[in-house]
Amino acid sequence: MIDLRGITQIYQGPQGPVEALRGIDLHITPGEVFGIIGRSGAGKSSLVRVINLLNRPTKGEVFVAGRDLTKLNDAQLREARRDIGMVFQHFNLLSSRTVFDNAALPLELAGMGQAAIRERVGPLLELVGLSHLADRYPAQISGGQKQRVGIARALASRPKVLLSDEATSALDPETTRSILDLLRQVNRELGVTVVLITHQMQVIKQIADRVAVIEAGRIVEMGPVLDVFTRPQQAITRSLIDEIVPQELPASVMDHVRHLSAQLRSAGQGDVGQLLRLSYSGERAYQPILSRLIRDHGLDLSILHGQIDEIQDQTFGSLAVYASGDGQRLATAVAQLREGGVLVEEVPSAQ
Ligand SMILES: Nc1ncnc2c1ncn2[C@@H]1O[C@H](COP(=O)(O)OP(=O)(O)OP(=O)(O)O)[C@@H](O)[C@H]1O
Repeated sequence: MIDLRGITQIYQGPQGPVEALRGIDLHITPGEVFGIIGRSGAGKSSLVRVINLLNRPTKGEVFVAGRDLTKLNDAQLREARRDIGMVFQHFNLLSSRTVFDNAALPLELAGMGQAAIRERVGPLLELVGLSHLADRYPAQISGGQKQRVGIARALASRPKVLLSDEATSALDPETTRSILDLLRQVNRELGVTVVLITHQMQVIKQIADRVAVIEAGRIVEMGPVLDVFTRPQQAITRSLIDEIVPQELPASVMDHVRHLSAQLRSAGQGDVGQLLRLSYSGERAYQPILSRLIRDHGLDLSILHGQIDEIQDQTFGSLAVYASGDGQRLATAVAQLREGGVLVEEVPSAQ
């Protein structure tokens, strides 16, 4: 649906050129919800604005629904942009127009007649849950409701793609959840491909199928959300995920580990101890992995830290355990866990 090839974006800033995007290649398939995440200044807004050519890239090609937008003249581009709706962080509603008239604006601009507009906008307001507020003005509705108007307006021209530029950043967590649910519904019921940029992993976790992590104008990591959450490769990704799955164990846990290994040494029986972080997802989340370690390998286990969560309909969990026992049996147990698809990290603990 969207193909970005070799995109470079250079701005002429007051202190010289700023390279905001440095060779982005990205392929987004029809019907997916694709998240783009990064810290402030990473290039997210620049990237999303390239997709509808609000920003013309310095270099590269932008294919949307099979057409290279960079090759179109102004009239063709206006036409092609009807395939691409956009919602904004600050809603961008016209204060002098009602909810209905704001949603209808793109259709009026395209020259559609009043009767056809009513036929199109009525169901859209129904979809976003605002039929009862059609005659209100933006000043008379809440932030979440304003964003619903923004979504209705973006859908008015029946786009194939919906771009969401930090659409929930100005909203509280509960309203954020309801707006993301609405975007998911739009994606599923209308088949619209959704591209959302955000700085919050919580947003990615709730609705994205795949995610790209952007840093200093480059995509540094990309994949299905569950994979990226359970096996983050880059430091930036780990730090973004940290708000949901803490990447470092709390100091109190590490103190406890030192205490356990001191106990083991003073027992003097030749047993070894190892702090393990286990990450698992899907069906594996329900397997009795700990009782197997105890039963099959005769290990002692102390559970130190853990959480279980859900990404869309998939469960994933992470557990920190201190395993102790015979060194050879511990090594076999770790190998067996890995063979079973559990991600095992052997965490060094200062003695
Ligand atoms: N019009 C412009 N002129 C010059 N530099 C710009 C312009 N727009 C953006 N930049 C610079 O390009 C880089 C990327 O900016 P961009 O707005 O795309 O990042 P972002 O990830 O969306 O950040 P934020 O989350 O803070 O909005 C930044 O260094 C920014 O200062």
